[in-house]
Amino acid sequence: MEPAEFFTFLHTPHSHFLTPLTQGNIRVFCRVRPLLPSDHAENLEHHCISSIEESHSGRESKVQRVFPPCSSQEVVFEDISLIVQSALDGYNVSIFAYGQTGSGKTYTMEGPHPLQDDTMGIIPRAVHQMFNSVVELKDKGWKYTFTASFLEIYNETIRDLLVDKTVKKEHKIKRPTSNAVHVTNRKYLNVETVEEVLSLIKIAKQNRATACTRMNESSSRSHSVFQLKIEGLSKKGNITSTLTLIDLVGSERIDKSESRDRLKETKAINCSLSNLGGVFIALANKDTFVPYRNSKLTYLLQNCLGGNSKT
Ligand SMILES: Nc1ncnc2c1ncn2[C@@H]1O[C@H](COP(=O)(O)OP(=O)(O)OP(=O)(O)O)[C@@H](O)[C@H]1O
Repeated sequence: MEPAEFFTFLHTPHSHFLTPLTQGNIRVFCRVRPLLPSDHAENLEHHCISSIEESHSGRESKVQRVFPPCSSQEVVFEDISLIVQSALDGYNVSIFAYGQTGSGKTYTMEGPHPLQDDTMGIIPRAVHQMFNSVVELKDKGWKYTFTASFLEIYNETIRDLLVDKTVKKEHKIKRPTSNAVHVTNRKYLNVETVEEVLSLIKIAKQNRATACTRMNESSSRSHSVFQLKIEGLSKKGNITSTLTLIDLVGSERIDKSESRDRLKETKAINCSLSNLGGVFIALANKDTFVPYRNSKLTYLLQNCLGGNSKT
């Protein structure tokens, strides 16, 4: 048994749990978004990506590649397309977008709305690539089916983004067997075309919890988890895998002047991100115990990150 392959997209170089992640099956990329008018960057000379030697914290952050602000969505996707492809071979693949509020996670994962060919992000590109490959694999005797789901975890509560937000249903994570994670009342949809997936992204966007923050006018206040269950049948054998694309909630400093609800929200966000960091570190260190159950996100992804993943 080998651990699952997964990637972390990182937008800020000041991550505490980065360094150990650059070993093994975990790779980290850094994308720097362009400056926006709302950044009020009066003096552009003061904005640069500093190397380790110049970093005043002295903390080393190894990344596979840094994408500068001018990098297009296409260029960013090129580097991960091979990994996305390996999901069709039975590998569980997870891609995380991690970074400060407003650093461009949702832009990287989904792309600006309305979605367009040149600016669409990782989720639509990944699906596009998969559906194209399946046509070629059909000639080699493979038949694939894809089932999509889209969840969010807000304040440690799971919501189904494919169901109207006025519908209140309780979702619990269950593990009927060691290699199955089941979310009660989760909506699964068979998808066959890219257009179907695009419409799911649109529905999910409308249902996701957002708020206006200091750093982002429309800030996502939850983790969003898009999962594509892949089943391939052929005379040579069958494969089952999951492609998981996660747009993490933005990391933020606690501002004591915030309202009680917002403070509670920020604390839950920081706690959840720190638990995710704990899991990454345990996996990178190949610890015998990985604290998956410390948060809903890691419990939900247990089989995609380690455990019985076919990698
Ligand atoms: N590479 C980019 N090119 C152009 N605009 C970008 C880029 N990345 C992000 N932006 C813009 O920056 C703003 C913030 O981006 P986005 O909402 O994706 O950030 P986020 O990290 O998901 O924030 P949050 O954690 O608050 O949800 C948006 O207006 C988005 O369109």
